[in-house]
Amino acid sequence: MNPEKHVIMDETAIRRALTRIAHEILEKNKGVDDTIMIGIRTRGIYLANRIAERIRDIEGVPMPVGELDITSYRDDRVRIQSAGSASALRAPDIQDKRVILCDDVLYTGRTVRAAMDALIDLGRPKMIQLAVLVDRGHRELPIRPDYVGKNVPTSKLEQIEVRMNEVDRNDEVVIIQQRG
Ligand SMILES: O=P(O)(O)OC[C@H]1O[C@H](OP(=O)(O)OP(=O)(O)O)[C@H](O)[C@@H]1O
Ligand SMILES: O=c1cc[nH]c(=O)[nH]1
Repeated sequence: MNPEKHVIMDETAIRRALTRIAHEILEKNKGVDDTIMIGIRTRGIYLANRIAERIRDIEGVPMPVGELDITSYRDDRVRIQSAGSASALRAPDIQDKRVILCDDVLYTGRTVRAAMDALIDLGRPKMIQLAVLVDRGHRELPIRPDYVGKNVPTSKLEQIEVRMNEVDRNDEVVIIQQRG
């Protein structure tokens, strides 16, 4: 049977959610001094870039962005790189910085756990906060986001797909339900 798909966020909803998150980051941290956004590959990088761009527009200050590839830190795949491998992070120094990790979907929390491991191997951030576009629940680790675009209660049989212009044909979030 073909899966059933529903759009739960369109381009406008995504744009508004990212603008709100940018304001929330500024309000919670009273600005963005010593702050760096780090996107988790793949779509987390584009989200980090978009939020950083809004922060620059609102505050008129620089907002550095880095990229994290956590492939070698996952606990469900064979570790193929040594810890602290330079290829894991492309970013300015994170030592004593406030790091805002960005990802598209938060589910079990294992990706974020791996991202925190990768970061801490490379320095000691002053603080790590987490921004996600969609929190779909079903956490397997004690991880919670500081900034959420949309909370989407899901069944484990459903799948959330985030599509972004930078790599997909359009901007949207869809929920996919396998028909019985
Ligand atoms: O909380 P978790 O259970 O770890 O799930 C969330 C992760 O799953 C997806 O990544 P995926 O591994 O599918 O790779 P992708 O980003 O390349 O799609 C998504 O982009 C998140 O990073
Ligand atoms: O539904 C899910 C679960 C994990 N990662 C996703 O991108 N979607």
